[in-house]
Amino acid sequence: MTPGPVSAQRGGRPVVTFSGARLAFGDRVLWDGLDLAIEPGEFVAVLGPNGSGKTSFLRVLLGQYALRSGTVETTEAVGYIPQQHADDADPMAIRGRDLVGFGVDGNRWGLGLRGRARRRELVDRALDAVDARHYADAPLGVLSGGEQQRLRVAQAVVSEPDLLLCDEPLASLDPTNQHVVVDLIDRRRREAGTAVVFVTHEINPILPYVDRVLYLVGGRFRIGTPEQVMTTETLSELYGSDVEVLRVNGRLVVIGGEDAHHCVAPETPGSRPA
Ligand SMILES: Nc1ncnc2c1ncn2[C@@H]1O[C@H](COP(=O)(O)OP(=O)(O)OP(=O)(O)O)[C@@H](O)[C@H]1O
Repeated sequence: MTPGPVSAQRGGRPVVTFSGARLAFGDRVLWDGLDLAIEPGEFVAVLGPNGSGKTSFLRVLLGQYALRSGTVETTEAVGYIPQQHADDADPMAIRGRDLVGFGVDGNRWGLGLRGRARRRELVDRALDAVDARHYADAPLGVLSGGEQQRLRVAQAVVSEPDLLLCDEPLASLDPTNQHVVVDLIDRRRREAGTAVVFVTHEINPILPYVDRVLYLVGGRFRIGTPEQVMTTETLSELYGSDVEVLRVNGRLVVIGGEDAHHCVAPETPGSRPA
């Protein structure tokens, strides 16, 4: 289903380059010695148990957290899909169209007539890309989780980013809406070569799209293709305990490890494996 990274064809420079990067809060080291270049069009999944540093990784890319040592360089054109319900705005006071507009110009409303027309054109195009024009004038608060998440994708891509940062954008969506949202993100990647960094607890909904996994556990990490990282041997080594990775009907099931509860058994949505 995935066309894979387009970096080779585009010959583009990396949109993210970490060199010898270390992130720590006080004595707590989240990762150290991180060398990672993310190419245009690459889809990188960031996985790991609660508190392993996934959101902090995005915050470094957003320029909100400084590295303790090493360097990170990123493209300036960054789009961001936050966790659901992370918006500051009152959901009954803003419309979907307003949310998408914030992606064009933040909260600047003092645009001239020309600016307003251009803004509307960009917003309408982004709304069409996620098929949300028909509910864009309703208050955000009356929309379903899936509808809201489509608007957040539109907000993130309206500024034409080279890099799209996604913080658990599928959380609390049903499988159908998960598929719709991942597909919208992947379409942006395929059509515009936008690199995607996707933080998630559950790899299965995005597995067909993922080029590389960054797996964080307790101050350590592994980077590689899903086939390299999501193995019994690699995860057992990373967790420092017995972890078993099974492939069943194209889905990955991780048994053991601190995050075993994040994995949904195949064919039994909603169940909680041991
Ligand atoms: N600004 C900060 N100051 C101090 N500690 C922080 C700060 N931001 C994050 N941390 C700590 O760093 C660790 C990693 O947090 P982070 O939110 O990145 O984890 P996560 O992998 O996204 O977790 P979850 O899966 O629960 O969302 C946590 O222990 C958190 O308390």
